[in-house]
Amino acid sequence: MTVWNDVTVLAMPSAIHGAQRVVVKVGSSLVTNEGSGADEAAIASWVKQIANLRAAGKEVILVSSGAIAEGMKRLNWSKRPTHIDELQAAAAVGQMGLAQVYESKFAVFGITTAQILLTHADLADRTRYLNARSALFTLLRLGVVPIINENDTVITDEIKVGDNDTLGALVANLIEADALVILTDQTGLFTADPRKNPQAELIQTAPAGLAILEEMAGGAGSNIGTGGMLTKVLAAKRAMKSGAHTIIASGREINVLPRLASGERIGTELRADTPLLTARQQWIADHLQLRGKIVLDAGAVKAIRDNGKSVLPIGVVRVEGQFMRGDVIACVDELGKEIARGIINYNSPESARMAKHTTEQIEQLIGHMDEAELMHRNNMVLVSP
Ligand SMILES: Nc1ncnc2c1ncn2[C@@H]1O[C@H](COP(=O)(O)OP(=O)(O)O)[C@@H](O)[C@H]1O
Ligand SMILES: N[C@@H](CCC(=O)OP(=O)(O)O)C(=O)O
Repeated sequence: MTVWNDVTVLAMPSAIHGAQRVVVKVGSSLVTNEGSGADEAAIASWVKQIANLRAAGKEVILVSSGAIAEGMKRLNWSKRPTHIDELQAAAAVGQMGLAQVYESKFAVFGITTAQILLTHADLADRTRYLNARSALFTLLRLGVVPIINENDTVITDEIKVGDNDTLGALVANLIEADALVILTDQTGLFTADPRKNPQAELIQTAPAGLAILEEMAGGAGSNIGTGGMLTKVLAAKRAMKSGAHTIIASGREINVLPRLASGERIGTELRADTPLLTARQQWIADHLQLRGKIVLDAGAVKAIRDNGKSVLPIGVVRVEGQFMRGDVIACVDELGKEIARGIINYNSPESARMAKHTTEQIEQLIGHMDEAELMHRNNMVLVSP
């Protein structure tokens, strides 16, 4: 008896059936036909399917990989470069090609497209996050299909999302999508990498966030894709936080999107069954890179995790990193395990000075007191174990 493939769920229509707003992500190996250049026929087929969903009244946002693979093709590079500047150059060249193909294929259906290139920094800054969100909502209202990729040409490791499965989930969170469909080169998530283990079985449905899924998912099986199945499973866990269900299916399956929309079950459905975070908590949870850490003693960990309390200076053992008031930082236990993350009310030197002291001593220690808490409960999210 497995904890997935729940027969009651399998008897229900797919999660896309009732979804109003859907993020569709297509991976590099699919878009570029294993690296041999933008696969115009395949792209035309997904575009037609998206036009079909639009005609059925759904809003669709596309996240497309393939810029680096397409750039390599255009530059006649047979091996993926390792230097960041060459990867950035390939992405810049390839993105032009992708945009051209998508625009021309959508034009056949009279659909206008918009290109949006994002970095993690765009989503980590509250103002830029809200700007991206309102621009996307406006585009959807105007009937445009936004086509998103990571802005690979300007990224460094610090501002990198790193893979488009994660980017797709961040976009699903950003616009509160009902579903994230990840189209890839396998028919779904298997109990092990099917390229290596022919006995592997397809998981048809499971709750997103189920820990065992992360053990089953391996890295990319080809040298074209980036994250493999693990980033897809983690993306489903992330998408779940804003209530989006995730489907992992083959992009080569005929008419996969309209068939899913009609309720048919194809590939793997990872369901979002957990309570939703508020929009503000969602933004906090979306941070991939945090500015610093506060290390909490056991009493503070218990108060935060089990009793829903704010972080007070008295429970802080140590402060790590350089941060400003308003930055998102991690709260970790004394073994370094992340317990929660949230918006800090004091900068790092002030936080360090008030560690292990009572709230009454704050003013005396740093010369002023803005808030009694170092991190308020309303500005925090617990990190699931
Ligand atoms: N448990 C698994 N189930 C299915 N595929 C897996 C699994 N573990 C690893 N993989 C590999 O993940 C690959 C898909 O990821 P990736 O190459 O990054 O695709 P994409 O470019 O679509 O993001 C598959 O081709 C497969 O070899
Ligand atoms: N942004 C990169 C793709 C990164 C990526 O995640 O690729 P993939 O794992 O194939 O979806 C590009 O356009 O080449």
